[in-house]
Amino acid sequence: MAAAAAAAPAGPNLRRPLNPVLATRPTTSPGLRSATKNPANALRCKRLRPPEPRVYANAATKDGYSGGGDAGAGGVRRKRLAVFVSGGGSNYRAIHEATLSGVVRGDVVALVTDKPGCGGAEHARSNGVPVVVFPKSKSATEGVSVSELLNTMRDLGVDFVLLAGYLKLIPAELVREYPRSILNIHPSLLPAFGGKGYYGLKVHKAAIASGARYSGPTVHFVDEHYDTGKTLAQRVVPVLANDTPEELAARVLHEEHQVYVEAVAALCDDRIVWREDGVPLIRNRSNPDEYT
Ligand SMILES: Nc1nc2c(c(=O)[nH]1)N[C@@H](CN(C=O)c1ccc(C(=O)N[C@@H](CCC(=O)O)C(=O)O)cc1)CN2
Ligand SMILES: NCC(=O)N[C@@H]1O[C@H](COP(=O)([O-])[O-])[C@@H](O)[C@H]1O
Repeated sequence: MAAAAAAAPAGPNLRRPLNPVLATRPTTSPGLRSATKNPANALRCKRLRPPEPRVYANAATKDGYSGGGDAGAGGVRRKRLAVFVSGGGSNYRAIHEATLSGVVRGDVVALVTDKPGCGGAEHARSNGVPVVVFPKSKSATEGVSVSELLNTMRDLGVDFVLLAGYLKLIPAELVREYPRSILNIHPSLLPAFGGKGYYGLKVHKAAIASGARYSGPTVHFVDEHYDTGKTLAQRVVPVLANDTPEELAARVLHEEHQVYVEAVAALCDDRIVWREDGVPLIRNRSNPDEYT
């Protein structure tokens, strides 16, 4: 980790000067320096990681940048994403579509699932995305171990891990391998209605039963425990008096697709900054003085 002088910069309209701590991957690109008003104010966290990943022709140009030699915004290298799903995969599909449209400057290079027959896995196969089964299930023969999963992700040069309806606990080995680089989307306003046992409709049933008037999705960084990582983004929706869990789920899911794509776009653009109290913020794409 390369530390830099951390004088609080002027500018961002916050109750106290923001002392951005830019957590990013090793890069030779000069562009990251342009991502902060004053590089002296950004502490770059460089992961100790294996050599730079091999770049595949379909994912980027030979130097790993998006577009024909165009390095993209501020010279940021195009990122390589592994998405973990267990079900239908609508969040995964929203992210995948955003990589194709250019909203997300990255490529999905692996789909990881504990349910090889799920909708997300089917979509990946039909779009040429390699599917990895993890963890091994007791019954089926297919599946990889934690170490095999890590080796596969290293070989693919995965930069970021995105959980999207994945229903198993991510092992501590993977969390340690990808510090500040794993996101999850949860269908409630964490810390409410999160943790072991809170997934799918169970979350919405609990929200309704509690009398909560609002709910909504949370995008958060992943640590060793369920839903306790740092919150990065949230959206709010009303809980209506006569809502069924299914109706609330649909309202929240609509917002999930938007807030997750925005968060992943920021991650790939290296626009996540860490406030000095450890809270991650998203720097606005068009106004670098604005954080949410
Ligand atoms: N290390 C982490 N792993 C995972 C996290 C996380 O924050 N840290 N998030 C979950 C996703 N999730 C909520 O957003 C979540 C998923 C599943 C469960 C749960 O209770 N699962 C059951 C098993 C369910 C099944 O196999 O069908 C259980 O563990 O008993 C809670 C929260 C993904 N991983
Ligand atoms: N606690 C984890 C959890 O409940 N995740 C939720 O599972 C659904 C997956 O939908 P998708 O497969 O259509 O993206 C989403 O609503 C996601 O928030």
